[in-house]
Amino acid sequence: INNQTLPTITSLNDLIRELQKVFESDTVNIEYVYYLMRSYKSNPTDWTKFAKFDRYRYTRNLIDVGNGKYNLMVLCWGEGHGAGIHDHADSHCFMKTLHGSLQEVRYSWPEEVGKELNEISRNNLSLNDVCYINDSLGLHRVENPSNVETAVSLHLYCPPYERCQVFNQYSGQRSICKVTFWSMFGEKRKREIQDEREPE
Ligand SMILES: O=C(O)CCSS
Ligand SMILES: [Fe+2]
Repeated sequence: INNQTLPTITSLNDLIRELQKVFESDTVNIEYVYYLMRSYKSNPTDWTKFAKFDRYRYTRNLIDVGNGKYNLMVLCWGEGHGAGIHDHADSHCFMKTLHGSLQEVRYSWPEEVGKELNEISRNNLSLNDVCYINDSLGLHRVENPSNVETAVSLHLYCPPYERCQVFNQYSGQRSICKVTFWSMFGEKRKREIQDEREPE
């Protein structure tokens, strides 16, 4: 990417506009998407309207579907909330901290059934940090390590997916998990009565 054409991202709407442009073409430059996610500086005025918290677990709040090419969402983590070990359904995953901080622990894929997953790395995502993962890099779990502060993060999944696999750290056992949204486009969704299990 030659830097004279780099746009300056000054708001979440700018970021969404640039992402929609990038994803118009069939091949996506992951480096460039990473640059865009990095260059957005979190401004609560942009995302507070999407930031809905639940007392018991982190929430997923959809903000843009990139005409089918990606899902962009705001995740809200109460104190100590976390997403259990999961994969990313062969999609790209970008994650950016908008408030507070998150801890990510990466694991390699289970080699054999019944064996504990091996931890690969551990890192903290502080304000405006961006982390990228895809299945070839391994699995991860993400949590809000603070028990006094909430955390908010921006996630981009391309292509979008409805299900992923969740893993038991000690047995390597995996199961399919449907991911759902707490709210969409700022509107709280009527809670369907169904067993919604998400990576927790
Ligand atoms: O999408 C999810 O619920 C997992 C958040 S960590 S990428
Ligand atoms: Fe993830």
